[in-house]
Amino acid sequence: MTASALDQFALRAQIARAADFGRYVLRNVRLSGPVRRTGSVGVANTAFFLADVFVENGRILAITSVCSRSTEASNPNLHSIDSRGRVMVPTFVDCHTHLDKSQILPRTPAADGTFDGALLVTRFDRTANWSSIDVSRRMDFSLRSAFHYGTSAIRTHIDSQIPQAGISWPAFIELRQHWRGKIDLQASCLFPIDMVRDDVFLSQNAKRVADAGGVLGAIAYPVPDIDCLLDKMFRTASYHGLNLDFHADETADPAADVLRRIAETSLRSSFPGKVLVGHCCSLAMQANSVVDATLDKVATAPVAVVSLPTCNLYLQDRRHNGTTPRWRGVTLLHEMKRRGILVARASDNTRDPFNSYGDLDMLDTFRLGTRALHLDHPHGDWIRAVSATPAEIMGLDSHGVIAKGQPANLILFEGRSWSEVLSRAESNRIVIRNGVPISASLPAYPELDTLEGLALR
Ligand SMILES: O=c1cc[nH]c(=O)[nH]1
Repeated sequence: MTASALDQFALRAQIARAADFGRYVLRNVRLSGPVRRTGSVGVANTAFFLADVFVENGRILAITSVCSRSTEASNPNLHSIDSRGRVMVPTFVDCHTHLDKSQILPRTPAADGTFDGALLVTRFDRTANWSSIDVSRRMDFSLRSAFHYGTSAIRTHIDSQIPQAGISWPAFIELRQHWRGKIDLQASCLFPIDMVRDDVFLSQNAKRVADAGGVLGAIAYPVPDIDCLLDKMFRTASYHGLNLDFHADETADPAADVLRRIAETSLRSSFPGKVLVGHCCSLAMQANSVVDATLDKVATAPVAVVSLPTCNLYLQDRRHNGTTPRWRGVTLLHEMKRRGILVARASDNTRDPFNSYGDLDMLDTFRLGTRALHLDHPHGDWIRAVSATPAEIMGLDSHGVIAKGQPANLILFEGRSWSEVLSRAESNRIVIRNGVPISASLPAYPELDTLEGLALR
């Protein structure tokens, strides 16, 4: 164990003791402007500053800059803990995951790291193995990881073909209840957009989603009647008062232009809800003029975008001829953000045929995204892409910022700068929920061995 890990354990114990008294101050935490505010943040406000964070009965009572330290911070009756300049961020918000697929990798040896291969082998596994117990146990396993790492809200897609929808949605609803107060859960249905041609299928799914307080979603790609199918999705969402969430353009084919079509449909229909689109990989393969025209429409619609770097790096440009991938697969976040488009980053698939790796750790996603997309020099306010922005996209007021009156849902890293935070695993980060450090450990993989086909041989 490193000296800094020992230090971190001692700090956690101090905070836990102080939390027992209901009121304490964490002194000298390093905050950045973007984690404090709602709304857009000017470049000048992105720097770190040292602050004292006062916590009372699980909520943030006040935040004061060390430069204007109040006499209250030295009140001898207040439990005061010196964080010695560690970086603090709000708990993470993960707005695009596939909990229902997570952990199935050992059952899918035919997966070959391609998108088409993943679709095929997942379909076989779903049909053969996705009972209620199988889906619940795998989802719960992944949620325990996410909670451990400091995530407080998640949206998951749920494969909603018949009869799977009737199995997975009730399992999700039960888990959502079980996890209430720890992780706020949302779900979006998922099926290939061709299936929307069947009116009965669409209206059954929309009703199920509406009853469950979920989001209407589909995987959209350029079939000949795509505009008509998108119109149907938007009309149905309007009718049921639902938000929309699409997978789109998860391909290197520059002809894939569904992001633009989604924005056009939104504008055409004056859609009143929120629209989120994931992936949008093909944008990076298109001519600048095409990109500009698309992104102008996306900004006007407005449509939010979530980038999934872990999955895109894994699936895109996969070659089976012994050659190396030549492009990154990720979408154009800089260009989007410049136009004021809401952009988030999320975990996506974890240990399934769409991505062999991952453990729902949003720090890992933040780190990989920073490197793959050059979201540094400066780091600016990109931390919002895993906190405030996905919270806004998901309509969650009490997540994603560190602000007076908010629940004290915080992560205290060992690192004192973005470079320090992003250079190590930060496996000893202190996750504070409602003012109290959690002690939940990661679930152990052998737990999964008791599920059909998941035992390692
Ligand atoms: O990336 C993707 C696309 C479709 N389905 C998934 O689970 N992941």
